[in-house]
Amino acid sequence: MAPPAIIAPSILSADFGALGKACSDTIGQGADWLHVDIMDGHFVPNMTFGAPVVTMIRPHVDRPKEAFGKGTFDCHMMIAEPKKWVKDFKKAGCDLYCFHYEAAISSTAAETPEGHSDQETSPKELIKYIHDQGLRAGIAIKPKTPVDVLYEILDNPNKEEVPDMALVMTVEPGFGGQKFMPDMMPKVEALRKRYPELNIEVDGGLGEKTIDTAADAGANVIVAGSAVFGAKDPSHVIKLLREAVEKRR
Ligand SMILES: O=C(CO)[C@@H](O)[C@H](O)COP(=O)(O)O
Repeated sequence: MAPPAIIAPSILSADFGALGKACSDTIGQGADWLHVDIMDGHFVPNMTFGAPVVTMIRPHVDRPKEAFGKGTFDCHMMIAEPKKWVKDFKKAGCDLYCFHYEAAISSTAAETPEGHSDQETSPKELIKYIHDQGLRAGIAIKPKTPVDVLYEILDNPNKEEVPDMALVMTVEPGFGGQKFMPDMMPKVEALRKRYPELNIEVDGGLGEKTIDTAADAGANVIVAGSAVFGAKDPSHVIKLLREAVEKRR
């Protein structure tokens, strides 16, 4: 059976002037996780914030009592140097560190004949490094990246090098409020078929009109920014997203 529904509002659409309160309110309205979008202006054409802001908002939400429990800070690292920030985000209160496959392979490509610098690492090495810091690891793919790049990573018999979650982007990363890309659903379907128990996250354009498509494909971790933070009744939207996923389990 597919894993349970997890609803993770993206705080990118929250009021940044009152972020701590927005985080605690959203958890109170029924969210499981908070999806924390970290953008560096290099990997994506937009910037948000770094570890100091995560440190400030963490006390507004109780730490999860178990892995993937309520209050998980799901940090989506849209950054060019994913290894560099693992320790800072661990210290700030991140629970799940989700890096982009594309960022990890471009740092591997920069490998020199002298060997790896501290920032050069393959996806599997980075996953192990994240696990070694006591964090859960996620791996994300952009819309143009084929899903089969994940198979070798997910099929690895060494569990320390295997991610705890795969994120299939359903918009080009960088901005909230974009249109959901239904043509990403074959990636989700392929992952669900091959890995029935994997946490599969979808992110971008999710809401009342698109959730059925994502849930039918097999996604169980649902990120929604504008649909939740722009709603008159966020609790209702969170409930609706959860029910759509649960109905298909
Ligand atoms: O990572 C991103 C954008 O890069 C997302 O997390 C968005 O913030 C989701 O926003 P909506 O599409 O739900 O408004």
